[in-house]
Amino acid sequence: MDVVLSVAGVSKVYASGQRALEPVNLDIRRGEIFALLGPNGAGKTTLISIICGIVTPSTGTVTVLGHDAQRDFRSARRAIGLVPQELSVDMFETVLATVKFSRRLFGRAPDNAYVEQVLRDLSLWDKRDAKIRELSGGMKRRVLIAKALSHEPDILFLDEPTVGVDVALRRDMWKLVHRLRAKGTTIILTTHYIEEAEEMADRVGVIDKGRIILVEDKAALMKKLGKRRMAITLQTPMAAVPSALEGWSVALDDEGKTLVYTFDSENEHIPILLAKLGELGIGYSDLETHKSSLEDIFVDLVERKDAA
Ligand SMILES: Nc1ncnc2c1ncn2[C@@H]1O[C@H](COP(=O)(O)OP(=O)(O)OP(=O)(O)O)[C@@H](O)[C@H]1O
Repeated sequence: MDVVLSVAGVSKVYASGQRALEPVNLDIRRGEIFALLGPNGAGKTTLISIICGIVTPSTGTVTVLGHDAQRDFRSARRAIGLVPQELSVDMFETVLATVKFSRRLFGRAPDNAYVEQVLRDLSLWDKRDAKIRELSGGMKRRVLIAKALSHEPDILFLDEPTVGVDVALRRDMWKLVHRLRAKGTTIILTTHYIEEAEEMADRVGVIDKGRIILVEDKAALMKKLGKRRMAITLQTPMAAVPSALEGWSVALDDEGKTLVYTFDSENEHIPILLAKLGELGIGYSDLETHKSSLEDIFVDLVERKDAA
């Protein structure tokens, strides 16, 4: 496994006494899209800020492409592009100058062709001579992304990338993320939108109250924890589940009008259950299956942890 970023034993207690992160261990693989998923205040921004050298950890170390993020700050930081949540640009500067300046800050030689490509990819090329303050909110967000990419980072952090973003920008952003990944860029995004992680990520880390409670390949996570449910609308409501269906994970819902069958991702038992209903003379008028989303899994995980 080619690790580009390693977080080892990183914790944070702010000066106010607020514990934002319990010791976190996390390795990020080259070229993956990793989603750090967690509710408000879970510690996502704190973790990213520590990785980017903006916040000092209370304990632990961060290694970026072999560089210690504190001792060798400049080299580590050069490998990272950060798209922050909040606007951090000079409003009176033009788009082109902002992006070129950002590239220079990281000690990169000028490369007009590269900068042009980045601006074109973000549909900003036509706006290159506009001052930032003249742009719409969505366009300003695009400038932040262009700025983060200006120095050709190996790792791109997107902190809550789609908060307050319209559908068009969201779509452009995801296209760009996939293109960057195809070129070998590693992408880490934080989000509390589960659909975002479900749509985009190769791997998902769930963080809650400063603790990483799970890190898993998305597909494996959905397979392992995903549940499916089939709602069978009965022709005649039932008062109780027939004893012949004992051992089946079924329950009545909707005042006995619906029989709900819950099963794991495999579904080979459905025909057997339906045949059984036929044998018992239980008629039905509709069948509907539902697959749990990452959201269901997430809520389940956090609730389970809270209950423990
Ligand atoms: N500079 C700070 N000083 C003191 N406490 C802070 C500071 N920054 C964050 N915190 C606290 O640390 C905890 C984690 O905050 P953090 O911003 O990392 O969470 P988050 O997961 O990014 O949340 P959100 O989704 O709301 O951005 C919160 O309780 C927050 O109030």
